[in-house]
Amino acid sequence: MKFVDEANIRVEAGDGGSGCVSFRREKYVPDGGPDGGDGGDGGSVFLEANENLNTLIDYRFTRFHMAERGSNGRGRDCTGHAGKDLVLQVPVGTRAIDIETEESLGDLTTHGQKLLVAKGGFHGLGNTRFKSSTNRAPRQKTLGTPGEVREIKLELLLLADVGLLGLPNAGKSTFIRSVSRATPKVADYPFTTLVPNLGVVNPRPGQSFVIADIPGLIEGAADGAGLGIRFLKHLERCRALLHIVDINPIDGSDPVESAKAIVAELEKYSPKLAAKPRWLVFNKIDLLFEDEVVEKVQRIVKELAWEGEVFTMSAYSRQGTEELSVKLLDYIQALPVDDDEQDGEKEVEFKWDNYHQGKDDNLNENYDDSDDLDDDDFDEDDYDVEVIYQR
Ligand SMILES: Nc1nc2c(ncn2[C@@H]2O[C@H](COP(=O)(O)OP(=O)(O)OP(=O)(O)O)[C@@H](O)[C@H]2O)c(=O)[nH]1
Ligand SMILES: [Mg+2]
Repeated sequence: MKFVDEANIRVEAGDGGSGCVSFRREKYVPDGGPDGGDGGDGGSVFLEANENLNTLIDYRFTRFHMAERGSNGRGRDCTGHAGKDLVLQVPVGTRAIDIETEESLGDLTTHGQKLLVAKGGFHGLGNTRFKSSTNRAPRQKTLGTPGEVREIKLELLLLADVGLLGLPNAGKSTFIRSVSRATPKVADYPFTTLVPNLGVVNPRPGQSFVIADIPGLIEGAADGAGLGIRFLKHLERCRALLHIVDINPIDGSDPVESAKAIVAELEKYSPKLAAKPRWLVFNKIDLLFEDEVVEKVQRIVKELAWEGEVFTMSAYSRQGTEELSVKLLDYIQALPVDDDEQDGEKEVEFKWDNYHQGKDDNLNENYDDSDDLDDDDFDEDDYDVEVIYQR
């Protein structure tokens, strides 16, 4: 299945049905009271996270999604049907962003979670609602309000605990192959990996974490070089990053310079991502003698002025990979549950949220009498309800 992690769609909620102006007419009841029903509410559009999906490709092909309109009210006090809601299935990890306002509507991070993205219109009121002691034959009604329309951007952010970062050919895919059952392609040319891969690492029975391998990053990626930095967004939800460095690059380039370049790109993309816990992992130690490794690692760490964790491994011969994955598991399990995902999230306001409030005070201001019934024979004095006025 093709991996697509971005799609722009348009969602349209249904309009509310309008109220109806009607009067009761029956044999022997020629001049009955008002009996126009209310309209039905318009259907809303929701997104629902579904763990069986892993791409947004369907939304590339179908861009418009509309919920049903509420039907109009009818005579004999019949209320119109509410429009059906539309529920769009999206992969877990999807984020919805309003394109116009650039505000985030929300993240769908657990299976079955639902998110309202366009609220249906509120129903109009029928003329029965306007009857009063002074107006026994109201010809007023209100129209349903329009459903919300939004252009939204869907963004799929993979949910992984650990993200891999590094130059092309550093051995990221080889590493994920050696510690999990994922089988991404490995080859000795840059940009072998074109889309992110996830692998489940199981260092101890019943205890696991998810690791994400993304395409390699090169200098200038923030300006579009190579595959750019668009895949970095998949690391946003990771709790730790592994910066994989090829200790013995075949092209003779200096690992210090390339490591610096990666960190610079990371900072350009997002200071928040750059501030995540990051471990330096030197790969391909099988190509050097042990004392050469120690010496080189010391030099690089010193030149980078790196003070964090340092590991060495050979993803190819699986030397040190087991140890690294156990350490990662312990580290992740010890981390307190991260709640900064919720930070800064505002309640998103939907258009008709407060529609009911204050409505009754000004019912009559809202009416529309453009299509009142044409009932010439209606005479208010003949109205068949006895009204007793208090003195
Ligand atoms: N000798 C040796 N070779 C390795 C090791 N790890 C990876 N390689 C080789 O390095 C090359 C690149 O490996 P990949 O795993 O495809 O590298 P990558 O970082 O995923 O590269 P991109 O997907 O292009 O970003 C392959 O030819 C691997 O066989 C290692 O530990 N030792
Ligand atoms: Mg790769």
